[in-house]
Amino acid sequence: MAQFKLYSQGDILSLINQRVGETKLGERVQTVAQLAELEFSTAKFVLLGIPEDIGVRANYGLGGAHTAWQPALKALLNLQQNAYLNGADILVLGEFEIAENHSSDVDALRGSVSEIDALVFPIIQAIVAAGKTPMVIGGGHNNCYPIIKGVSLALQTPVDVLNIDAHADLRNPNEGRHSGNGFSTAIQNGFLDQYRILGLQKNYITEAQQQFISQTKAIKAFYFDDLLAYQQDLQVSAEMLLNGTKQPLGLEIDLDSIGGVLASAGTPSGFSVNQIRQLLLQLRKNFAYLHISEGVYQLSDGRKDETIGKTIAYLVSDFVKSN
Ligand SMILES: N=CN[C@@H](CCC(=O)O)C(=O)O
Repeated sequence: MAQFKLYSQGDILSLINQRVGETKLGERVQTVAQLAELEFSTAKFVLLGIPEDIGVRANYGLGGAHTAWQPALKALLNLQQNAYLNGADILVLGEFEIAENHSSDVDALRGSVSEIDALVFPIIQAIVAAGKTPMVIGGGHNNCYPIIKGVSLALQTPVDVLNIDAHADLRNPNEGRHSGNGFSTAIQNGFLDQYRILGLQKNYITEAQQQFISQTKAIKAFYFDDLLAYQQDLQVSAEMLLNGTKQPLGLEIDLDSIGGVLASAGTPSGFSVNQIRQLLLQLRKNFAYLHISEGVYQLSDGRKDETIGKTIAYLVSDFVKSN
């Protein structure tokens, strides 16, 4: 159904607009010809894409999450190589080649998501076992599950996660895999321990999820509505929310938490890109991985976000600079 495509230097150079007298990040990033070479690379970070929207459509959402990876990669590779950001710190591994499933049958789509889970976790496990920090660009938020699983298996311990998200993604894990139950599935299978949600929106939390959160000691949420109501400082709120967490700690950014960014469940009211950039630059938690999900260049209804690539590239570059 799908395979992983390792990128060559040639694949990467074809995405760079080179200029005489300057060096783009993509001219310095590393690649490997096989996964086994990962452990010998000097790069700390390993970048990969999961261009799929099957998980979102399996959760009754609008398609298009498969369109963010290429513009994000291109924008990142065309940043300047300089004293602030060194391409050699990043190894661009490649992308999953996932055939589109055009079915509108939710059960069939959920079956495909389970197949994607099975493909993703071993690659993440190999990256982490090689001592590297995965940076994953999705794709639907369903992929948090195989990422958490891969990190957890590599490190042989459950993972803690900070999820910046308007939604809890704690829907019933027994109804079939989709973008709304990645964290509940990870908890159910023992791969996720402490779960923290920053920017959860009261308009989107179901009664059942709200009760589950209040009854579960390992889950805590900081509501976006409370940041607005009490004019709370975002960094202070994030630090408070992270009380009780430990390493390994993963970082998830669902782009539907940011106002005006195109996503299946995009919102006009959420964090700003600069608030999240500031948080990334301030937090310095030595995160075990980064996963940026749900961004869209073109939605299935035709809407486009011409700046999605830059939005994601800035977040990735901030993560590299501060992690
Ligand atoms: N990853 C997003 N999950 C949300 C989607 C909400 C929506 O499509 O409106 C959720 O299941 O709640």
